[in-house]
Amino acid sequence: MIAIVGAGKMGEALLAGLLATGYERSEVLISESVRERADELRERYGVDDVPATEAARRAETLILAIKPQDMVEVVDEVAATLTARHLVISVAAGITTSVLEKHLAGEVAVVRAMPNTPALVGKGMTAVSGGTHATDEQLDRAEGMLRSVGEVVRVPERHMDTVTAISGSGPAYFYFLTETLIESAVAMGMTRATAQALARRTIAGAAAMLEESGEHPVVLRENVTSPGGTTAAALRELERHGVRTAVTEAVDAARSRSRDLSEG
Ligand SMILES: NC(=O)C1=CN([C@@H]2O[C@H](COP(=O)(O)OP(=O)(O)OC[C@H]3O[C@@H](n4cnc5c(N)ncnc54)[C@H](O)[C@@H]3O)[C@@H](O)[C@H]2O)C=CC1
Ligand SMILES: O=C(O)[C@@H]1CCC=N1
Repeated sequence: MIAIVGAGKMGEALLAGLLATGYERSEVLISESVRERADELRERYGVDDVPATEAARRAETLILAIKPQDMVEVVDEVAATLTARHLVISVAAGITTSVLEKHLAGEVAVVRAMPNTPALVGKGMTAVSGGTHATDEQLDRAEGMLRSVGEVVRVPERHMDTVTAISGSGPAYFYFLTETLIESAVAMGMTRATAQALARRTIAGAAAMLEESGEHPVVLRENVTSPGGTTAAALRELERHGVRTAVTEAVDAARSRSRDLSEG
């Protein structure tokens, strides 16, 4: 039995992904403190919602998907119920396995994971690292579960804040770019529906090219850039406005914020 504690945006993405890829409703529980949200998810997915301590009693795998700031409080609440048979997977940004282990009695296995919301449609990217007591078998179990909602890589925990800044927050960067393309087209007089279709298909097509061709993005960008053409004119403006530096600094800010979150 798997319990997802905190069924917000990420908790739901994991829940939907797990159910869509072979987990039975009877194998997954949620624990969600906002009543309306719990009702909504119970209705949408047909899973049980139980208090966190009951989730810890009934499930051997606990996925903690609450805000980093709430993590210690919830871990303290369930700690007495957890035993060496449990596997705790935290998806919280910034919270280290050592912080979690400090609040868990005994030798409870902890895995820190950083998924992303495309897990909802089976296209997630998750990185995992194991805490002190997590065995290879438990890491394999966590990976197997998360692989059902996308790809999984194992990284040393020191890279987790970078992972958070790249693939955890990353979908938002591409949505921001897509939204900007839509608004630009609308400003030029195109209907919103057409603008959305153009932008959406373009980002999806570009992503598919990256995946399927296996080419470096520089090669793909060069293929779009005809000599003396429109793309070259656009890219010159992006460089003039320092977009490359802005992206680098945005990633740096996300990583710093992830580090700060471990301090509460
Ligand atoms: N949203 C994202 O793209 C990603 C989020 N994460 C991590 O996932 C965690 C959740 O983030 P979001 O889903 O974005 O936030 P959210 O605010 O949408 O979800 C948190 C949920 O936890 C519930 N909650 C709070 N205290 C609780 C408690 N004591 N017991 C049960 N439920 C409780 C809230 O009512 C809410 O529904 C964070 O730690 C975040 O760092 C990780 C990767 C990506
Ligand atoms: O914004 C956040 O803090 C979370 C972590 C990665 C994506 N969303």
